[in-house]
Amino acid sequence: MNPHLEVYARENGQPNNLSEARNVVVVEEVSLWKLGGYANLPAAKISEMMKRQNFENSSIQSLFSAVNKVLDDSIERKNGEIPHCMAFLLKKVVQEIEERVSTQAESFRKQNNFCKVLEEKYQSKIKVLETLTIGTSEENEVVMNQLQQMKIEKTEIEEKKKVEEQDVVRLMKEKDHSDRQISALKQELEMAKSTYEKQCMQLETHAKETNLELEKKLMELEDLLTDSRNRVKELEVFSESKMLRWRKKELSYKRILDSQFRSLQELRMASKFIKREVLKTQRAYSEEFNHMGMKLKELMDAAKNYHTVLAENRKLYNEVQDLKGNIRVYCRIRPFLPGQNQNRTAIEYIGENGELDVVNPLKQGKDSHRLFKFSKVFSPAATQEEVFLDTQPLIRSVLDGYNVCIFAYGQTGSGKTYTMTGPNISSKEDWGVNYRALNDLFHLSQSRKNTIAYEVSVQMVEIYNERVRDLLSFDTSQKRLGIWNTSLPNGFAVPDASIHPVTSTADVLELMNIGLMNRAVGATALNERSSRSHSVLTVHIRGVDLETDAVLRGSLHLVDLAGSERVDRSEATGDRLREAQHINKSLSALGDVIFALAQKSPHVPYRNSKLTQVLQSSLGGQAKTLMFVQLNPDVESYFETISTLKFAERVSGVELGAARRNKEGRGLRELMDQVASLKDTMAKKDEEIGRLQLLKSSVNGERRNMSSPRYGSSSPRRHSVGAPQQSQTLSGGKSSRPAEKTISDMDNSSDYSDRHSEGGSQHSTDEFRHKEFFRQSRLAVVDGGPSLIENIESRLALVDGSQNIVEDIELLGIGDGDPEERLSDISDGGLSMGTETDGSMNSIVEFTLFPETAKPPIDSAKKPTVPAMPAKLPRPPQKQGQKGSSRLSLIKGSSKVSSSSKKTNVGSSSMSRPGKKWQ
Ligand SMILES: Nc1ncnc2c1ncn2[C@@H]1O[C@H](COP(=O)(O)OP(=O)(O)OP(=O)(O)O)[C@@H](O)[C@H]1O
Repeated sequence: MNPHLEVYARENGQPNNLSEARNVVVVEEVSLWKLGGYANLPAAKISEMMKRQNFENSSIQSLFSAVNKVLDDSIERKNGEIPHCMAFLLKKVVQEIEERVSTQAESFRKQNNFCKVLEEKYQSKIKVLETLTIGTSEENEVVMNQLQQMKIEKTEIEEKKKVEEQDVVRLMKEKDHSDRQISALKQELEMAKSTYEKQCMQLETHAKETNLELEKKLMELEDLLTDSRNRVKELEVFSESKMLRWRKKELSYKRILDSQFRSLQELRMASKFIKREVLKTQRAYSEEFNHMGMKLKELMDAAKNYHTVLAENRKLYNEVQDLKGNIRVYCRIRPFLPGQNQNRTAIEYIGENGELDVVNPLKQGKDSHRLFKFSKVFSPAATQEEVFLDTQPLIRSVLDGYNVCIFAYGQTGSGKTYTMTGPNISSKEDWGVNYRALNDLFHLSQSRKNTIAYEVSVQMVEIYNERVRDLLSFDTSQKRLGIWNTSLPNGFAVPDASIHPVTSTADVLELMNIGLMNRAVGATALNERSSRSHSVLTVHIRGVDLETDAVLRGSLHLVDLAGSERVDRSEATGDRLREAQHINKSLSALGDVIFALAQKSPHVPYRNSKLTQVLQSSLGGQAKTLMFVQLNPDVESYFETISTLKFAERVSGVELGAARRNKEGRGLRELMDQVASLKDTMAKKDEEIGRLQLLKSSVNGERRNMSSPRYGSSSPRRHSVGAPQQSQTLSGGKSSRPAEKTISDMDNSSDYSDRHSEGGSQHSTDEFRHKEFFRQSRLAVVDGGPSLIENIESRLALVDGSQNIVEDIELLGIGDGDPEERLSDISDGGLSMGTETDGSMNSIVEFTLFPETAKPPIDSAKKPTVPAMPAKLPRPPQKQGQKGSSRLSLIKGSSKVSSSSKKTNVGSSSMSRPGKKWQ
């Protein structure tokens, strides 16, 4: 709002409307003029007044008076001088007045015209009205209404005019507002301008600085360029010198190539020369070849002596083995198992030469250590192959006719089965001694087949709770598998379903695995798969020397003993406890036997357990024995370790006699054949005697000569055993108590058997007695008088060394039972088709081996006239000098005497030789 208007409004209260206020201001300004106040108005004020068009709303009268006033004023005060701007204002006012006058004149004219038109209109209307007045009064009313209407329209026009005035005021306000905006914009423009100038200044400064920097950089680049140029020059010089060098080299290579080309030509010439030489040499070679052929012929002649040399070699090899000792003890320490504390070991030191230092965890200082010495100690790192390599020579000597026994001893869980069998047969590396030994023997026998024809038979038994149980047996000559049974002619009982052809080593190993799986195992606190039985794998070898026809026999016992255990540690109860008791009992019996052997005791208690019976031949005879002592390295097993090592020490102290080779000469074999046919004849005679005796007893109605039921037997084969009491009675005619006599005989026989197995110093005297006994027994055998005996004796005299022959005959079972075959006897006795023995010794075979424990026959009533007798004859009471008379008395006896005597020997030999089945 115009400030004047505002002031006016403030001082005089609110005006009715703006136009009124504006008029007031204009009047005020005009009145200022009248007062002469405008004479001194500044030009700005005047131009503002002109701009504002303040005259528009002033009345013409007031404008005139204002003009007059100004003029009067200027005339009075300034001598008629009017400032230029005032004059301009006055001019403007005059123009305004003129315009208004003309406008008013115009509007007057228009109004006049309008009025004239209206007048005419009204005149016409009046006329109409007059005419109408003449008409009805109603028409008058219409006219009156129209008049009224016109008045209203007039009022409306006036109101419109007012509104327009208000619009003028509003437009003026808007104009003010626009002016203010224009000035604000101008200010902004000014500010923008100054900012722009400042920025221009800044940019200029920056541009100057950048310029300076660029100049500096340019300088630096110029320096670099100069450096590079210098370097390029240097490189050019260097490359030129190199070029020169390469050229020189090229020349020298050319020279070398030339010289090599020359050498090549020389070589070509040389090769031609060599070719000629080769042809010459070829000619010389063919001549030499012919010469060699002649030499080869000579060699072939010499090769005939090869067998002799080979035999000598084997002899020497075995002599070396003998020198090493026939009983060897190898100690093997198993590694810690997963979960065991590796830091707590009782093994302090393992020496290279078999020393072993064991430390007691409960003691301190020197006392805590204990040293042992064995043939060899294998550390936990030793592989199955390393262990076998040290065992192999011993095993191989079986093929040369030696008896070998290898057994593993140690507390439960110490690795016996690992060493003997191995943890996993599918991997060759894991194979234990058993598999490797069999494999080796088969391969070796194959490689020697051009010189020696071998037959191999394998038997596997286990001793479980003092019972001997067949696991498996097979024979390469029969090429089949079966269960060993002496009641059959070839020794095998072969149920149809179990016939397996044995064609290769692999078959054999597979079958062996079946046998091992049959073994009794159980879980104990110390071993998840603890072997609860002693397993004995026996390999019998029979080899015929193709050159000399000599027969070699060897046997190998591989024994995996059940683990010794402290029942409190293994936490065994029930069946396990019973097993443990049997195991411990048999192992302590083994200890007793070994101790007796070590002490060279006259009595060796082999009979205290099945185990020692089985191993009798290997421990006390002429076998080579190797014991693996297995140790568990942890501290908790210290006491078991010490007792195991002490046991091993005792074993290593045992001296066996020199190992003896089982070899039959050609002559000897013939003898054996004769003996075999003799046995058959004797068996027939036995049957005849039995029949006669039956007849006799039925005729006389008395049952004289009936045997004591204690010595009977139910086995037909075993019936062929002779009756010593009868033969004694008949020959000597002395005994009225045959049964008692028999018992005492059996006791003697038993003593003899024990002494015989002592070996060492006792051996020679026993041997002599044995020989005498054998001779006398043999005399009793012969049915037809001395002729056959003499025949045999005369043949014996022909064979080199009667002592050896006697031994050989013993081995064949004519005299004392073949110790190596007793294992078969034990396992066979009372067993058929895999059934078990009860260990009660009532089988005839056991009776044969251990006569003092013989029991009555199972069904004596059925066989009343066949008295049982011990297989081993009692040692004759006669002295050496009495030999002739004894012999004479036997020969001179009646035919019955001869028959019964013959029976005796037949029984003895037949029972002690089940191993003859491969002959
Ligand atoms: N040299 C070894 N290397 C690795 N592991 C071994 C070795 N010796 C034994 N073992 C492991 O120790 C554990 C017991 O071994 P093993 O069954 O052969 O003992 P054992 O003396 O035959 O026991 P038991 O008398 O109770 O039958 C098995 O798990 C076996 O694999």
